[in-house]
Amino acid sequence: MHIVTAKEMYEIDRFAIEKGGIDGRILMENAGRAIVDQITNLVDNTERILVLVGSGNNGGDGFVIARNLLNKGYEVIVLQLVADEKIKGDAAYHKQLFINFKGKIQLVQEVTVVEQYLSNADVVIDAMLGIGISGEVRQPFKQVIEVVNKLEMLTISVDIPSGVPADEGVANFTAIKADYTFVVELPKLSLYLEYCSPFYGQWRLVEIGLPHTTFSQDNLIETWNQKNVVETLPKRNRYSHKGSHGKGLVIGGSHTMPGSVAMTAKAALRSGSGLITVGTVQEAIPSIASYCMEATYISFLSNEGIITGLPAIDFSSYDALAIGMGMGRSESTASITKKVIVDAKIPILIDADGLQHIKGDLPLIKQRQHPTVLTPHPGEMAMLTGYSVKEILTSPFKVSKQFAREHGVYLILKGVHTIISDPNGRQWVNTTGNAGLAKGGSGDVLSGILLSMMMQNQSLNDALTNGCFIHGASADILVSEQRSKQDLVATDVIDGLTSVFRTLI
Ligand SMILES: NC(=O)C1=CN([C@@H]2O[C@H](COP(=O)(O)OP(=O)(O)OC[C@H]3O[C@@H](n4cnc5c(N)ncnc54)[C@H](OP(=O)(O)O)[C@@H]3O)[C@@H](O)[C@H]2O)[C@H](O)CC1
Ligand SMILES: [K+]
Repeated sequence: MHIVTAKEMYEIDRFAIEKGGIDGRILMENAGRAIVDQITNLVDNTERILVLVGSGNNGGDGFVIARNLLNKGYEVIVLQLVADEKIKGDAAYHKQLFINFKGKIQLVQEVTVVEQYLSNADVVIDAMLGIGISGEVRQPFKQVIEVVNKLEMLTISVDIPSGVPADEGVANFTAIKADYTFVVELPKLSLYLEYCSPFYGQWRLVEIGLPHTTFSQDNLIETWNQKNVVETLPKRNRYSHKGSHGKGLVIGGSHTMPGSVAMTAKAALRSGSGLITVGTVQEAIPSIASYCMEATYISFLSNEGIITGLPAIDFSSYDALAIGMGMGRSESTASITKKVIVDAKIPILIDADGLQHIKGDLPLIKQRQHPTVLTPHPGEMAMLTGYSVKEILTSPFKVSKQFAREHGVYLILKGVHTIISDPNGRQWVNTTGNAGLAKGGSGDVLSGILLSMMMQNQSLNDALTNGCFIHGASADILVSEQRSKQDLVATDVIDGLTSVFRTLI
């Protein structure tokens, strides 16, 4: 599903009205009614409802909601926080309908009075500001937002919690902390920003009759969900053999970090790879092999447990390779990483210490004729780009798209909402995963799943989005059935792959 910026949402809206011929007042009615259907599942009609409305169409939705709740027997009061003349167009039309239906509207701008009304209500519907907000929230909204948040009553936001920007790029704002948000038609970008999404509380989309088209050539961002995976994940052919599902190479590990490559290799095998070879230091091989008996091993030259030399490897005999996990950050591992990037004429995934090593040599990656996949977390992304972590988290879509285009890479920016960007600037947001994944080893497991997907005869975009989905889905299934976010560890996520593939295939 397409994720929209405010500008794109307005374009879709304008298209529906101007070209499609639908009246904006009908869209507003549809929005309000769809949200009332949701509210009636949450609130029973003995509860007193206060609807806070502002000057724009978000407030217009608020009038429709108030009228439809009134019709259903709820006790409803609308607090209008702006002067009468500010309410225009479709919103004014629906305000008049609410009045015609004997609805009660109080024009209030002093926060103390708003507080009195709030203390006599059970539920607040927030229809103050929608996607039309620009700049810092002005008064009286700022104070009203603070009071609503302080009271901690059931708060339901219309389209977007008032004050939350629709788009990325705004780090500091005052906004309603909603318990529920009913998002009009399409998800807004801020739903997938980790500093904005908590404000939405639980959220759901409501359909109002707009087409799901996009007019943007430059901002193609989509969610990737189970339906997409089921449609694109290759089915295993009965007549296939181990060579048909990819022969992958994993380079990394050290005496003190053998687990990383062990988990990458095991995850790759559990995700369908035909053959996996691990290239690592001699002393780590016995422990890795005892965990991952299905892999084969190449012993690399080492000193004090760190890889120091690359043996002669015919990279062309592999379908893809992953490098960097648990490798350490010595001069020798840096030069080996660069040599592999230049010599291996196959798709490469670079993670962890490998990312540190390429920082000064990004042109080498751009020169590659074969795909390169980078999998940084925000800290590594900051290291690669020179932006601060805060800047990256404030504009993760923009920063990743820019980087992927500039360096010709597939970029997976890991996080609560992992963003996958391709070299053309297309982007997807993964929809699975939970806080249980915020543990050491998660990234190594993801690298293994991605390596496997990269070899499974699907487009690289599908491979990477599917890999991220599967990784998060494993954690989700485990947390819902047998583990908790507390005790989930990376190797569980490998074991959980069984449940994911059993439900997907
Ligand atoms: N197709 C759709 O998506 C539909 C959406 N609907 C709803 O409409 C809103 C968007 O409506 P819009 O009128 O464009 O915007 P807002 O409701 O957010 O209000 C904008 C007005 O708010 C004032 N404003 C702007 N910035 C600030 C600020 N920082 N502080 C305070 N006030 C602010 C400003 O008015 P002024 O007169 O005070 O300047 C803006 O004009 C969308 O979110 C949906 O809920 C439709 O109902 C159905 C179709
Ligand atoms: K709102």
